[in-house]
Amino acid sequence: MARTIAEILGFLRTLAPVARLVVPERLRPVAVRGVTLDSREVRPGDLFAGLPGARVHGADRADDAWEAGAVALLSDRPSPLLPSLVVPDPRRVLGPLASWLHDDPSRAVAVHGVTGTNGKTSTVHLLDAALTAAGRRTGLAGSLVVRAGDDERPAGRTTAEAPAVQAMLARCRDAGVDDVALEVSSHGLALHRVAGTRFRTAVFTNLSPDHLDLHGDLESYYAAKASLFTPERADAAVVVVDDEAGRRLAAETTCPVTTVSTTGVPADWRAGTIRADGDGTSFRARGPGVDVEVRLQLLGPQQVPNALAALATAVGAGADPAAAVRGLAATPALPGRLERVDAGQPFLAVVDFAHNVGAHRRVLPFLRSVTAGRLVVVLGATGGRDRSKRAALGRCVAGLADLVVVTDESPHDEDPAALRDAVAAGAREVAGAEVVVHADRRTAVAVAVAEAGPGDTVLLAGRGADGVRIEAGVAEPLDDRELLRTALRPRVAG
Ligand SMILES: CC(=O)N[C@H]1[C@@H](OP(=O)(O)OP(=O)(O)OC[C@H]2O[C@@H](n3ccc(=O)[nH]c3=O)[C@H](O)[C@@H]2O)O[C@H](CO)[C@@H](O)[C@@H]1O[C@H](C)C(=O)N[C@@H](C)C(=O)N[C@H](CCC(=O)O)C(=O)O
Ligand SMILES: Nc1ncnc2c1ncn2[C@@H]1O[C@H](COP(=O)(O)OP(=O)(O)OP(=O)(O)O)[C@@H](O)[C@H]1O
Repeated sequence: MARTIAEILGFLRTLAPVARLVVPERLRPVAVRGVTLDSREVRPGDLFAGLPGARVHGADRADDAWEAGAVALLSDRPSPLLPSLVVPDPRRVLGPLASWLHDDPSRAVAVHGVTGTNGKTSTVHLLDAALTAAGRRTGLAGSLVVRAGDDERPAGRTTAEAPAVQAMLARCRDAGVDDVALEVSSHGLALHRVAGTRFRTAVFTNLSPDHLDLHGDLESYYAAKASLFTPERADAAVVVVDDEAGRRLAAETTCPVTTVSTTGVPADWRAGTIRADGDGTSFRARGPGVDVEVRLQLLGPQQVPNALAALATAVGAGADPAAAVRGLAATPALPGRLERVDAGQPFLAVVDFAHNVGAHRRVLPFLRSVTAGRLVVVLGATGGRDRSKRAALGRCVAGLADLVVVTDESPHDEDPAALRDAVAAGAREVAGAEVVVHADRRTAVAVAVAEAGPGDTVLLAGRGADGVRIEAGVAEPLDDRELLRTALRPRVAG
């Protein structure tokens, strides 16, 4: 991908006419071989994008980038050390630039971007399975994994930074991939991580309060999601219209739109006769020219809109409906998404990534429906994220469970006690709620398991398959599935 600085300046001027090149005296610009936005990840020959952040301005790390071998800077200010491409908003141009440097991979593969508060990971995996069963070669990028053809890597976060997104799409193209299912978080949209990507389909699952620390209010959160659904970015839209935001988006988008409903709202694709139990989920899917029974291994009716949106997207992309349905049926339980942990105990034990009210409102009524006895939920809140949702989470869960065990999650730089207090205070607002607090997550899980008997359910919520807990800058391995399995052992032995 080697390009001269003059070529890059020419490209940047198509995006930002005021783009200029500032070359320190006695320096001669050399060709750029890659691009990164973190000085700690610079490789020799890279263009270093020094972006303004919440904590530091990347341009202030230009000396580290230079030492690591960067050959140029892209920023809103020049550096005395490096030939500098200066634009007013470097984050905004980074995606298109990275795409251009990789010869625009999203023009060569069909990218299906999935956004929404909940269900993105599930939907990209279902879509990937549907397309694969229909004979397509696929790539997938989401919270759990990043896979380009046979090249599979662990995911860093839901939506990677722009240079990584474009590099992944380029790997897909080079591996002969036809379709990529890409998770698009609202952070990804607001921070322009998928800018420069051409989407074949933009998929919307739902919207409920979350991430308001970044977006400020629900309207801005909606606007961030809706920004994907324009003809400038996407050829077509698939929108679940089960909630108000979906109905609004379907009405507002100027992309050709296919609607999906699981609640009886009129739509192009509809789900009926939904059955969900402890072994799986089934429903009847009706769409244009399609009327088919769908059986999922995945637990919970919240997977029905995800699966139907995946089916509508796959069929819209040319997949054979019957093959796509076989792919949905073959999708195994997803790590940390209502994942059963079975150690032989006489009750249902599950780990789920529910970490907002929208998710708990879907998942807890389902768990109640398969629970003859008591529903016990272990709950916490992650630090450094949306403060406004903590008490609401406690209130919501206490209203739907029989016993709430409040505990630590991943406090990051916050006081763990304050996080617990916020959740517990919300839970205790519910009249008659049974709420206990155990700071240590292992102890909390052990208490929940000790409380459970035949016919009960224990839900360990909030972290899903996340394998790392962070407190005060210190990371320790912590896997909720392991935690629950360990706590269940004595119950089985006993
Ligand atoms: C809140 C948020 O999203 N923050 C993002 C933001 O960080 P920031 O503004 O704090 O960055 P900063 O630390 O001030 O640094 C500014 C710039 O200097 C660079 N830098 C910094 C230090 C250094 O030594 N060298 C250097 O080059 C950084 O790479 C950055 O480009 O810009 C950084 C890159 O420019 C991102 O890495 C960072 O994401 C952080 C890691 C993050 O955790 N984000 C999460 C919340 C996130 O994106 N989550 C969504 C999913 C949410 C969900 O659905 O649950 C996701 O898509 O994963
Ligand atoms: N369609 C849905 N509606 C409401 N809740 C859902 C839906 N699908 C999944 N959930 C809930 O959201 C949790 C996260 O699911 P999933 O990982 O598929 O979503 P996500 O949008 O990728 O989340 P994140 O971006 O935070 O990783 C699940 O564990 C479940 O509790």
